Amino acid sequence: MSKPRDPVAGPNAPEPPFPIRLSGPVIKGFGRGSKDLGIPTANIPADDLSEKHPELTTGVYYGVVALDPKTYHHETSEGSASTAVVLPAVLSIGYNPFYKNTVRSVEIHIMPALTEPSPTAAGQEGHTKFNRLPDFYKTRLNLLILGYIRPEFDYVSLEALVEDIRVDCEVARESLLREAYKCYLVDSGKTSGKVSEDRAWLVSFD
Ligand SMILES: Cc1cc2nc3c(=O)[nH]c(=O)nc-3n(C[C@H](O)[C@H](O)[C@H](O)COP(=O)(O)O)c2cc1C
Ligand SMILES: Nc1ncnc2c1ncn2[C@@H]1O[C@H](COP(=O)(O)OP(=O)(O)O)[C@@H](O)[C@H]1O
Ligand SMILES: [Mg+2]
Repeated sequence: MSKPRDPVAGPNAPEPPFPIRLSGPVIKGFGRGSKDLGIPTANIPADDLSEKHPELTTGVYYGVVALDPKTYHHETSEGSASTAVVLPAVLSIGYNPFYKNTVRSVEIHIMPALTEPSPTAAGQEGHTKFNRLPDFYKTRLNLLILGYIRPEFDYVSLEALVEDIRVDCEVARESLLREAYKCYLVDSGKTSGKVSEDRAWLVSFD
């Protein structure tokens, strides 16, 4: 048996180099996320990553994302939102050692709002059903990376990879529920200068 993983990752408030801003149009990947794993990941270009963010090592991270509302209409209980909605996310940056990719990719799995029940909580019956939205290829995506979870690994089976990503979703959720992270998701009106600046950048798509 491998040892259980920590339920949260990183310090109680983001520390440098976080938050890190990434942005790009959602592009096609290898089509494995949904088909093989049942975990859709929005891929954004990784070409200028080493030049712009040499500090970003390969690995799994958590953060918050927004999609351009001009092309992605997010349905809320009040109807279709005209401003960008900020959602929690977990992402992988690297070569996917399980698939032995030769180019680096940035792949983001968008999770439901933290106020909704988690589809990836432990002890659910049957197969884990990861969050699925209507497709949004070509839509611009802004991402604030807030913390690091773990390195990328190779796995003995597809099931083992899926189970670790399920735990990543839970770790990301618990990590983002802390006050100094939650403020990036929920604008309480009390947020300080730098957090408000980062939030304003996150939802701007001019
Ligand atoms: C949170 C998260 C963690 C991941 N961790 C790993 C990993 O440790 N090893 C690995 O080979 N792939 C990892 N992946 C990448 C998946 O293998 C990848 O999403 C899948 O190959 C889909 O690729 P595609 O978008 O090109 O279809 C991770 C993905 C996510 C979203
Ligand atoms: N929760 C989600 N997180 C990320 N992408 C999602 C989600 N739900 C649906 N998608 C859609 O699924 C696509 C990714 O699916 P995936 O199987 O990984 O294909 P690809 O290999 O082309 O990246 C995204 O580009 C997006 O349009
Ligand atoms: Mg993908």
